[in-house]
Amino acid sequence: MSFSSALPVLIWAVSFGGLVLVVWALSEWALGVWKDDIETRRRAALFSLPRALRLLKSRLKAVAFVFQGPAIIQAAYQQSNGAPFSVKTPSNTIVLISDWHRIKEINAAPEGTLSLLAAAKDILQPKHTMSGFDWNDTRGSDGAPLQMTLRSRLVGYLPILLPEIRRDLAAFIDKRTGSLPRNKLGEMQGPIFPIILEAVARSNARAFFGPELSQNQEFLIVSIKTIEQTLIMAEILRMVPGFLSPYLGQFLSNHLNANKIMNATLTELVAQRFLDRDLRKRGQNIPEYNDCIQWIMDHCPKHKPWGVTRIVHELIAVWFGSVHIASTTACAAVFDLCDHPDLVDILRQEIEHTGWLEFDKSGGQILPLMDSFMKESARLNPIESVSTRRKVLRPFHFSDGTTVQPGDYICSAPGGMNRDPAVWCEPDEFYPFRFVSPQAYKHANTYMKDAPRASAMPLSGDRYKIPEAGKATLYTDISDWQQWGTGKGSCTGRWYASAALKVIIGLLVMKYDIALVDPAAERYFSWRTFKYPYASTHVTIRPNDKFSQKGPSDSDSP
Ligand code: HEM
Repeated sequence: MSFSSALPVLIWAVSFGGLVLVVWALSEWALGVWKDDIETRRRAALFSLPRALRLLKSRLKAVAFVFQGPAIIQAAYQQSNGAPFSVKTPSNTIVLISDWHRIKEINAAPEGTLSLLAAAKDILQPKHTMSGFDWNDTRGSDGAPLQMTLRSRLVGYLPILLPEIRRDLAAFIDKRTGSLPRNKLGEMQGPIFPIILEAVARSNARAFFGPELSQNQEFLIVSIKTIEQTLIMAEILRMVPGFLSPYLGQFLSNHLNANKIMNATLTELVAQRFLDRDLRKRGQNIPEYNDCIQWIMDHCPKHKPWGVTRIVHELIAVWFGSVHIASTTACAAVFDLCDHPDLVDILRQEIEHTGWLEFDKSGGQILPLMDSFMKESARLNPIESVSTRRKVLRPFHFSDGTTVQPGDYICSAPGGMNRDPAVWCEPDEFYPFRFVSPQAYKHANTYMKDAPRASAMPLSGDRYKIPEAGKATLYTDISDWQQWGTGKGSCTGRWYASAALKVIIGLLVMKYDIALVDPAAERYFSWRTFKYPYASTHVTIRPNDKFSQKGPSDSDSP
């Protein structure tokens, strides 16, 4: 069951929740009317009905947030004139800010006051959805092994990992597209999001758990299901009173059991790694592994080692966060390429000119045109309409006196910030090379001019200009946008994510011309703060003539 196919169940659950709220609000009013003497009842009827209706309206608005979160946030942002604003959700209030000064204040707050992990815990309900994982609201230095693994070891290993991932994904994409039905013209036609989702899952599985599991189709299917089922279970659990959660959680996880299977498979693997380590210490010739499991084990403090369960839980949590957001972000970028097919030719030229070998050597951090395009795509179309999400654990006061109460969330509003005309020139326009440095742009122009294909020389076109000087930044930069969150809580996987997305988009670009079957069709639906691509959006896929006639060359081969 995919998230979009589970939508009717969730809509039913939320509608049922809405109905409960209506009944509750009316009963509040009726009780107020009947509990006193006649005169008091008459007055109560007059005064409490509007109050009950107001309450009801505000509750219904909160329920509407589940289906229209991004639009509600955007509308409130537009009325806020840059000041903090709030939106109601069924369970709490989100206070949103959209200026860098307040973002710095959030970053400076202690974790015991504003907590990223507590917000994630609310959203994912890991105790019930992730085999009993009950992480602390404050991580402190205890999180260092994971931070070191993602920030340092994984990034350092990218030059070796990327060619391996690319070879695997090239074969995988061929196989998946090859099995799509053909239209009357003989072109392949089918949904693109599931292919991207599986590609991201394979890549992440290789990086996190090693080559064996990343090739294990059964494991991959169950691990993708884990994400969908976690979302569904967490949604349902958030709608019931806390005392019911353990029973309902137990019931749900018995029926939606992908997490249990993923957990069991990983537990076996990690336990084996511990045995291997012991054998290695005793002098046996067992090779070191190169994946996140191994690196976490290497970085665990001797005085407080992580056991098998902790490593498995932490990796499943990162799996959940990373596969989900990376695949939806990549899909949005592919939709943008469908809207701008001439851009595909430019990106091909860049990959051919640079060569995958150089790309690998740089750990996936080059291809400046592609980098800028991905950033512009995500700027205009952020998949998450909030960032820097923190749960308030103790009353928090901004320096201007704005106070946020425990239980509520503080977040930034990237959707509005990314289109602020005070910051961005022509903020609503798509300029794919907005973030390219003048040097890289000049260089690209030289080789584009030499390119044999006329269609590969449009950098001079208006669409491909740099609209404003001085805005050159990388996709992974956190200084000018909120894509990766803030400061000490910011995404530790962003260098890997940037490289892996370039590989996936690069392979699609080199191999195919992709077009939306119905460019006017709705592409996304929203759920709370998130936008999801419809899994059913169909594309037409034609092999890129040049690539297939010439065959892979040194520079463009996977
Ligand atoms: C396009 C893909 C991705 C996007 C847009 C993204 C975005 C984010 C955001 C917004 C946060 C929260 C930061 C904050 O609130 O300040 C975050 C946290 C995090 N991300 Fe990513 N992420 C992506 C991919 C990944 C990948 C592939 C990994 C792992 C390899 C990863 C690992 C993490 C971790 C571990 C955290 C928590 C950091 C902490 O607890 O300190 N992310 N990410």
